[in-house]
Amino acid sequence: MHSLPSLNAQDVAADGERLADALRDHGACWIADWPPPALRDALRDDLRRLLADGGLAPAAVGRAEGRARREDIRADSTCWLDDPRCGEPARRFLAVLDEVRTQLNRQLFLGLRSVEAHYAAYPPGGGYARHRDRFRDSDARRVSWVTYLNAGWNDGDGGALRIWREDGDTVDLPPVGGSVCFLSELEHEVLPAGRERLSIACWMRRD
Ligand SMILES: O=C(O)CCC(=O)C(=O)O
Ligand SMILES: [Fe+2]
Repeated sequence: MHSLPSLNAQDVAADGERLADALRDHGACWIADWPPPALRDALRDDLRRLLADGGLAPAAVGRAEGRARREDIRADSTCWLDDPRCGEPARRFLAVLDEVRTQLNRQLFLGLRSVEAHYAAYPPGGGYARHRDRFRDSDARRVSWVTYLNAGWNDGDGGALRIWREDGDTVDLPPVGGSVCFLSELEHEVLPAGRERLSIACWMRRD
């Protein structure tokens, strides 16, 4: 088992060089305490409000006519951050992440042209089976980014994100206290949690 390079909010606020280095050399990194607590708390409140109003929809798997709800594969419910029902924190978050996209382009020449993101809530016991974020018929998603909105997560709560690195080793990240960034071609899995698990899943795309 490996750990990942760990960055902090200053690294992200700077020029993106450390983030780019970590992605180039390791394919993934952890960003501790990002976004700053005030924005993270506002995002959690926004997500909780949407949940209470029935604003999240069960996620489906597959594309086009093969699209179906498969709770055994992924159990989360989602709401895209550009949905008008999302609040101002969601718009702020998208704007900040778009700056990160610009920095990554400058450093890595990835040709990232857009960002998409959704709130996600996994019910207790629900996970997301091993997968890649790049679709089989489209490689538009290049960089994946997940920001965790849980507060006070305990060791026994489960719900880690497991990433398979290129060398075949795995790394498990508890869903609390920051964000993870990884190349969308890497396989990963959400392990079931003993309690509700809140996050924002984002992708930087080439189209
Ligand atoms: O929430 C996570 O840790 C990862 C979610 C994920 O893999 C996805 O939404 O594609
Ligand atoms: Fe994923």
